[in-house]
Amino acid sequence: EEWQERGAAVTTRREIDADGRPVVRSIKKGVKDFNFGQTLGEGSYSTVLAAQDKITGKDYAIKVLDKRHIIKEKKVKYVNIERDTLNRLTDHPGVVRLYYTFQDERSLYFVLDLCTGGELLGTLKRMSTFDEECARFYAAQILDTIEYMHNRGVIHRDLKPENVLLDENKHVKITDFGTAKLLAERKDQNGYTSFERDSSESSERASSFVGTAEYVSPELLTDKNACKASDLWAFGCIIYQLLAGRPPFKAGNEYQTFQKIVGLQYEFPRGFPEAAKDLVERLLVLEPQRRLTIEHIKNHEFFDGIKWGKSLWSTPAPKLR
Ligand SMILES: Nc1ncnc2c1ncn2[C@@H]1O[C@H](COP(=O)(O)OP(=O)(O)OP(=O)(O)O)[C@@H](O)[C@H]1O
Ligand SMILES: O=C(O)C[C@H](Cc1nc2cc(Cl)cc(Cl)c2[nH]1)c1ccc(Cl)cc1
Repeated sequence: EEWQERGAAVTTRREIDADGRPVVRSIKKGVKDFNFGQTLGEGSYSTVLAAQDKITGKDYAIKVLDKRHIIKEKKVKYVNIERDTLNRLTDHPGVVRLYYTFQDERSLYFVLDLCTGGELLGTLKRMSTFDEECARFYAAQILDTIEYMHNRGVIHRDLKPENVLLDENKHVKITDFGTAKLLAERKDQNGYTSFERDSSESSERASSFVGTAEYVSPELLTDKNACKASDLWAFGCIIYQLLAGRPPFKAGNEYQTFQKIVGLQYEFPRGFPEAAKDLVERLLVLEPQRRLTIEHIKNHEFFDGIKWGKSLWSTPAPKLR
């Protein structure tokens, strides 16, 4: 059977019944369909457990949230944004896939891809810095995934190495979409889907959300509005960090970090590769509209040798020395 028409809560499956007739069955999974295993990690409002589907034997990561805690901490909006965003991003290898959501009297459950390779941040810390080949490979997979998100009308708004998980092949799986901005979906008269113009053009009301200090873009600090180019600012910070071993803007406290960002106060360590330096300088630009676009980034000298598209996801990850 193939999975189709991924509804918000219910997944349907096509089967052939006893008399050989095709039938569509809807499936609502529940806690009882899984064997739960070890705890993979804890968030502020969540616990992530390894789990196995009792029938198919497939392994998943299940993110469990306590309802009372979610309501008390006023996070209901974020949980539903995470679900709606993941339901819009279902066919790209670089996004953690959401298979099911369900709830019981106490908890909410996200059934997700199991990423056994941990966080990119952890790998980077162990290696202190990546060599150029590794940095290029991981930056390329992250950029390919950002392009997919933006084409589906999603702005992540909190991209950082902690939110880049790795699967069993050490390939990128971007996660943590609870703070994403979902651009309104529109269908034209021929049924084609498009998304509202990027929020940097629309006079969207200021959002209260601000990402993680070291990666937040200047426009988010000055006029409170994130746009697609805000993800490319964070992308510039990530490339810098992969090669330098630390983010470009880091100070004693958040306020001082924000000062460095709006003042564009950062410098490159000695030996920072030239092509990467040129690319980072064209991404860490205060004016969002003047940052390189994804098309130009893909053609930048730093990515010479990268074959974009499907082959990017079938080539083995370079050895993390
Ligand atoms: N799909 C997954 N596979 C494997 N590990 C995961 C997966 N999703 C999350 N984790 C790990 O579980 C931990 C908790 O993740 P979760 O997304 O619930 O919270 P968080 O976003 O890390 O924390 P916070 O909510 O405070 O931002 C993290 O350390 C993360 O690396
Ligand atoms: O089944 C669905 O997909 C829809 C529900 C919607 C939903 N029901 C909720 C109940 C509570 Cl108490 C809190 C939140 Cl955030 C809630 N969100 C749901 C269930 C689980 C998850 Cl992880 C997200 C949304």
